[in-house]
Amino acid sequence: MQIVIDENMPLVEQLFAPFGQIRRLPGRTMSAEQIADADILLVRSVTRVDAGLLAENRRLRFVGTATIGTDHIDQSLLAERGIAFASAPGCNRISVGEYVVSALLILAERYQLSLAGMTIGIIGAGNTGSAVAERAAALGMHVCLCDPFKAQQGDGRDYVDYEVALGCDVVSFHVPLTHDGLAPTWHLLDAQRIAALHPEQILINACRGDVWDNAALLSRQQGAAPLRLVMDVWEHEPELMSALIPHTELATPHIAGYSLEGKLRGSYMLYEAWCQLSGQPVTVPFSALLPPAPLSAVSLGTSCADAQLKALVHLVYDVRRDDARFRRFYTDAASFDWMRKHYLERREWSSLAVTGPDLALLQRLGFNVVTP
Ligand SMILES: NC(=O)C1=CN([C@@H]2O[C@H](COP(=O)(O)OP(=O)(O)OC[C@H]3O[C@@H](n4cnc5c(N)ncnc54)[C@H](O)[C@@H]3O)[C@@H](O)[C@H]2O)C=CC1
Ligand SMILES: O=C(O)C(=O)[C@H](O)COP(=O)(O)O
Repeated sequence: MQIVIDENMPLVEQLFAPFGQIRRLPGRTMSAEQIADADILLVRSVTRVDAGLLAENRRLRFVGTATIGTDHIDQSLLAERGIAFASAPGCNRISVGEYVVSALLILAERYQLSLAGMTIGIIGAGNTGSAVAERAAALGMHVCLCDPFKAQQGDGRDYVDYEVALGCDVVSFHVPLTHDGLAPTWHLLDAQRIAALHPEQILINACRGDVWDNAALLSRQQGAAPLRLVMDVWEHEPELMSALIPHTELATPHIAGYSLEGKLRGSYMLYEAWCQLSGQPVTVPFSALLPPAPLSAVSLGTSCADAQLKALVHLVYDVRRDDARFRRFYTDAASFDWMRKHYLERREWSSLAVTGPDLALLQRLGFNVVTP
């Protein structure tokens, strides 16, 4: 069997080598000729899997995307052609949650804000939105969830309307990119709403760039009352409206979900899906993939105060690291992809074992709290 895999999926040989010959390709430029003989195709979000890409292939059995988002996949076409499909729902939800918390701690320090008691509107209360909500609540923030679909299903949580969520001190977006249906998300944050926002509001986009109207945002930022923006995703990636970058508080190249654990979970979920489809046993445990973390244990002498919390969070991952690299190295589309391909290793908080008294907050945030 021929297995074509995006070159940015780490350690995937350990999972798929037993099933056939692996060929690695750059995801952004994958072509119909290159995948003509593939039986299995494993991609990330930069490969559009559509009629054009599949035009010369008559043998594909399985397409997997090691991502949460699926807007790059023509799933109807795959179904029509009898090609099995799997994505990786929730794989990097923790990574996105930790990115947002790191960003909030940075802005709280920058503007002398106390997060406890502030309101946060979460637009899209699925895997990543819920990961943010749980962590924000642990920090004492008042969480307002906005998700018309979940509100309709009734899952026991309280929901607010979009306009109410947009009035919160912080508004964090976690929706899929959709162009139709009951509540399409393309330009969900449009020119009119951007104009109505309050200058001290913090706006975070760690879902898809096209959910915000970037041109309207730029004109707001160039005016007298700019917003506090945290942008991980950009309209028309990898061709960004680069004039926006200096007007952001934090800017990163679509890496909110790029913890090593998040990436590996994505690949592993595809491995499990393929094993199930092909009737083969899952023989590699997830734990066999994870290397030891560079920093794996700390011991606190006293209970965890605000300053220690911030230090511990940023000991493991600090968004400023990626923001600094982005501002320094972003020049064009190629540099955007280069930074993503050569992303510095980043671990999740669970990789750090913390001992000490009174660590309930760290536990709620997802650190590996060890009772002595
Ligand atoms: N920046 C990054 O690295 C990452 C970005 N993402 C993006 O984030 C998106 C969300 O991820 P998950 O939370 O895991 O997806 P999910 O499918 O678990 O949750 C999305 C939620 O958004 C809701 N929703 C849909 N339209 C809405 C609307 N108009 N208003 C409010 N809510 C709406 C849905 O009902 C659903 O509950 C993904 O589709 C992906 O595009 C995901 C992971 C990493
Ligand atoms: O999971 C998603 O959805 C994401 O946005 C990914 O984290 C993006 O990573 P790439 O697929 O573009 O490497």
